[in-house]
Amino acid sequence: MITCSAPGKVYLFGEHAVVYGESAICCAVELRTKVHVEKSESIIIESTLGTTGIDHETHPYVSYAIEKMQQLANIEGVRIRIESELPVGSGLGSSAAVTVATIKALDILYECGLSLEDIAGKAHEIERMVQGNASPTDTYVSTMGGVVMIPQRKKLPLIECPIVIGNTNRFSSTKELVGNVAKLRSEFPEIIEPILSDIGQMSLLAEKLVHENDYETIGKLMNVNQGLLDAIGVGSAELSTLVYAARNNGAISAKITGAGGGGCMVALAGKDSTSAIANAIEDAGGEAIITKNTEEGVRLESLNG
Ligand SMILES: Nc1ncnc2c1ncn2[C@@H]1O[C@H](COP(=O)(O)OP(=O)(O)O)[C@@H](O)[C@H]1O
Ligand SMILES: C[C@@](O)(CCOP(=O)(O)O)CC(=O)O
Ligand SMILES: [Mg+2]
Repeated sequence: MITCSAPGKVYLFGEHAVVYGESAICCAVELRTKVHVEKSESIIIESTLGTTGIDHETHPYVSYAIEKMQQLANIEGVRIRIESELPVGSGLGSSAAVTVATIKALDILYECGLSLEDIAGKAHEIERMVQGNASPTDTYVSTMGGVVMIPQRKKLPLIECPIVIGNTNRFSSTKELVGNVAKLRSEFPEIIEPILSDIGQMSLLAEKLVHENDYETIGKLMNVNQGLLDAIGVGSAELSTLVYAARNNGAISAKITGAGGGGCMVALAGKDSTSAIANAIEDAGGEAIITKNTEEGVRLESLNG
């Protein structure tokens, strides 16, 4: 049995705007999805969402990953078991992590010899198929790890301050939120396109600030980015409550991460403020997760279980 894992991510800048080619900065975080694969009589996919065969309703990402790998290998029967530390439909890139880890595990089991670039590319095609429109960000960062600038595919230094995530525990579908933004953009292109472009400009400004470890200025810009995410309609009362709970308790910055609607916000923690921020998020009704960014992308965990 082969086990591979891939990380989730948080966006410092640029979700949604990156779908339209603007720049984004995204960090892999130490929360991973593990995928175990072994040859079997038929195709079986097991996760907290259920046990199915190829099933584009219950397991769209994993089903498309199997079908994509069937173009390279003779995959007749395989059992795939998924375990994840990432809340599903939460803005932490659970869809990318499960897709990337599945492709890598099947790549090893069937000796396909894919490169990391191949894995990221195939996983991006799958996110596009399921979401309708998807940037390469989540799949790239989950494959490569680290702090990544997209679409430049440039690695930046790791962020040296603690990251606190606040989960509203409200499921949100990336496909739906990306669709809502597309609709708003086509209704008001002259208003929405400049907002998306401003978000991209913030990522470009922040690139230099990440190199300089200037988290105070990065934080100011992240808070502006939060305002613009609200402007394009991906905020919610629960997310705003957690954002202000974090900011009022020592966070340098706090904003939505990922698709929004529900799901998670992310805060950069100021000096010694990590537990105060986490407590404030919990008191405000959210679930706090203290984490760090990581250079580790997709990896083989074990060749025997
Ligand atoms: N542990 C998992 N097992 C099976 N499928 C998963 C798992 N995690 C995520 N997925 C798939 O990803 C979808 C959520 O992806 P998405 O809407 O992009 O949200 P996010 O990537 O922000 O968590 C789920 O509906 C499911 O299809
Ligand atoms: C909204 C978006 O920018 C990020 C979505 O991230 P997540 O699936 O919510 O983790 C979409 C994309 O980049 O494909
Ligand atoms: Mg996703």
